[in-house]
Amino acid sequence: MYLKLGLVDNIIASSPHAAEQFLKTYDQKFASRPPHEVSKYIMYDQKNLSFGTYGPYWRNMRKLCTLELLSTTKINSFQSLRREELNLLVETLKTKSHEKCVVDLSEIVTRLSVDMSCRMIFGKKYKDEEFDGRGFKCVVNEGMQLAAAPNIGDFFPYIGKLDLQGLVKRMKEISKVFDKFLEKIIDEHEEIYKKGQDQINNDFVDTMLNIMKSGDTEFQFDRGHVKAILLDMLLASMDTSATAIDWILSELLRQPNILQKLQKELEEKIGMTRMMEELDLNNLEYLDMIIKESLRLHPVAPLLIPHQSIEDCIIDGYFIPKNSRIMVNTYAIGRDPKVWPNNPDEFIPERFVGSSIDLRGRDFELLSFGSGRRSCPGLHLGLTMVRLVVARLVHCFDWELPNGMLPEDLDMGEEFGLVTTRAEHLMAIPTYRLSFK
Ligand code: HEM
Repeated sequence: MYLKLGLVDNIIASSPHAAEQFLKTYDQKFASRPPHEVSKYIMYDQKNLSFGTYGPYWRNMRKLCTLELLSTTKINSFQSLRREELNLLVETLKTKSHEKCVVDLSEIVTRLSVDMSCRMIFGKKYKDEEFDGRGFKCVVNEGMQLAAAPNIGDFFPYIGKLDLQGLVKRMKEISKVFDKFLEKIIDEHEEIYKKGQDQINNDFVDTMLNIMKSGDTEFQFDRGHVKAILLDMLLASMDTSATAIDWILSELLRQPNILQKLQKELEEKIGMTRMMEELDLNNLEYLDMIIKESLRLHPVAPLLIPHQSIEDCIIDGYFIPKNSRIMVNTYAIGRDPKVWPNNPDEFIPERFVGSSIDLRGRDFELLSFGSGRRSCPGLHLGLTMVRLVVARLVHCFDWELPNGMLPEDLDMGEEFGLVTTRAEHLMAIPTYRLSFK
């Protein structure tokens, strides 16, 4: 589909074939990101990875992040902190279970994701008030809404300065909040350095500061770059994983038979006398099918992040001018009956039995993490967090909806944004089910 919005040509790819053309066959021609006011103001003039324009700076930064921050070794080195955070959560939920309390699962999962992400990126957890009076989630939501809001300035650059929608004013305000927080964190890390090497955590801030101080990079890498990447990592990690988990749990609560089948898999592979751990994830095939199925129906970033064409080109006989904005509609692809003939709107994890389709971006009918050069470099971390949290919550607890609500009555409304979340929070009552105390 083609749409001219203001001065910008917009192309929306809504079939696996079209997605493959843009993300694989002609990947390099569509590997840039459009200019974006949000990333100009909030992301230090597009110095971050997610919105960085294609070129040597983005390539170097992507290599650096992939090798230094998001490698399997680095992600595995944070295994114990994920375990600690999950153990704390299970203890809290056990108390709620004894009291038969209704818990706000959406809120709990977001908090867990914020805590895990902060510990990994910044080395410690931060209370909401240490960030800003409004709290993490609220400020991040504001950032995400601004990122998704159609901004006249992006389509008519010459009237952008007038800020007719007041978006730039909001962006400037929020950028000050993020900047103050990041400055504080970097200062705290610099203080720790002065105390000696043995105090260093090896969190993402340490890694980035080491690289900055070494002067080994072939490109300019100063405090502004460090802040842009730290913020990118925080935003990319906390909201995506929490949203994916929220949708998976919602689908499981809507289909108790599938929840029970997953619990049976966990009982058979792990038993009821110990907690499941990250190592167990390798053996949980039904869990993997549930995750694929939920990401098919509820892609976290339904239009990916917009791509931009670097030069004029012709795709399938259609002329696509330089600087066109490309959106890949993974939401439409995921529900297309031509692509998914067996009841595409229904949650049926069994559709993946015997199927080789996976989430790594090789299968254009399931593009939850994108594909090609701009695909998600945090896939391993994201999937680890999602699988771990879902498996733990379902292994340790039975879940029922509050006030006698029937599963089919659970509201599944969406709130559209760059990341598309549940419109209503997911509320449920946990009952602890392991023999392990
Ligand atoms: C379930 C969790 C996650 C999902 C579903 C997800 C999904 C995505 C998607 C769809 C894109 C856009 C791909 C494109 O535009 O073609 C993306 C990009 C990105 N993701 Fe993720 N992501 C997740 C977790 C993470 C985590 C944990 C991190 C890092 C801490 C991360 C870092 C990034 C970055 C930096 C980009 C931009 C890459 C670039 O433009 O070169 N993501 N992700």
